[in-house]
Amino acid sequence: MSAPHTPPSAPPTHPDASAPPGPAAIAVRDLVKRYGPVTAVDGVSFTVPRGAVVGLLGGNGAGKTTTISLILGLLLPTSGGIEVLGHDMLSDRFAALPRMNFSSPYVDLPHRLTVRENLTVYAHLYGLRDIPGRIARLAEDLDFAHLLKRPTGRLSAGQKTRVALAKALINDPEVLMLDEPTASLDPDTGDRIRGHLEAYRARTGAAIFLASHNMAEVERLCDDVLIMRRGRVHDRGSPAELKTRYRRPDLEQVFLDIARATGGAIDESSADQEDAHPHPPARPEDAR
Ligand SMILES: Nc1ncnc2c1ncn2[C@@H]1O[C@H](COP(=O)(O)OP(=O)(O)OP(=O)(O)O)[C@@H](O)[C@H]1O
Repeated sequence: MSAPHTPPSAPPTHPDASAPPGPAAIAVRDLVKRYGPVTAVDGVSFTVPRGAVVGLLGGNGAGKTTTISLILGLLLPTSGGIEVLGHDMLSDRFAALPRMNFSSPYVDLPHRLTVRENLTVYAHLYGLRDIPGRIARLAEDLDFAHLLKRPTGRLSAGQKTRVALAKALINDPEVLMLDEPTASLDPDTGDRIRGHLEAYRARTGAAIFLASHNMAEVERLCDDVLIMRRGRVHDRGSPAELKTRYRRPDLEQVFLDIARATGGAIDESSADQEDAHPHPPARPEDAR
């Protein structure tokens, strides 16, 4: 296995001087996940300061979902360390889990339960009080009060996404992990959900770790962005820093520069590709 790969122009970590004292929301060190010959995550290290919104970008198969699943403890790493709010997720995850939550299009809520039943089950799992009030507020905020009595399996993709987000917010998590939070939402609903996430962060000071293919969303929400390629962190910086570094007007162009500089191979994990790891471009003119 080759060493973790961070270009010289990108800071290896981004501790935020304005972050509240105490352990980072998420601290990942030399994380590796192999599936047989496929190295899905290949020596990734980063921190998410408390209160920060950090985006995770990368092409299909770059390792984003695997990284999120490892942090959540849904997958065991091949090697490396993960701490959430100072708790080791391999030995002490039950100390962290009540303070975190997630939504992912790959994890369905039970289909036969109604939306209200599903949210009630999760609220009980977290030992919450005033469950009806909590569900009513989330349903109002995320605009699904009219769906509370419906079986969850009969919702549209966009409706399921909003309910999954409500499940992710039910315990007011300090660390919120979101995999494609607005992927199936229409532009109006997506915009309102992004506004809701901004308001949630402002109200609670939660850290949000967000994987997305929506560059405008990442630019709007994120203080800092990690760009993954073939299981590694290829570059990192605030949206403004990345745009300056690549001399591009928006993140979409930055992403395309990286993809095209690497022969369109920003995607895919590092299996059988050790000979195809050109040094990433520090500047856009190197990329063309
Ligand atoms: N269970 C598995 N068994 C074998 N390989 C897997 C498994 N899950 C993921 N992979 C591989 O690991 C790599 C990373 O996959 P991952 O789902 O993390 O990518 P991603 O960045 O989330 O992609 P996408 O944007 O398409 O969702 C891919 O090459 C994928 O094929």
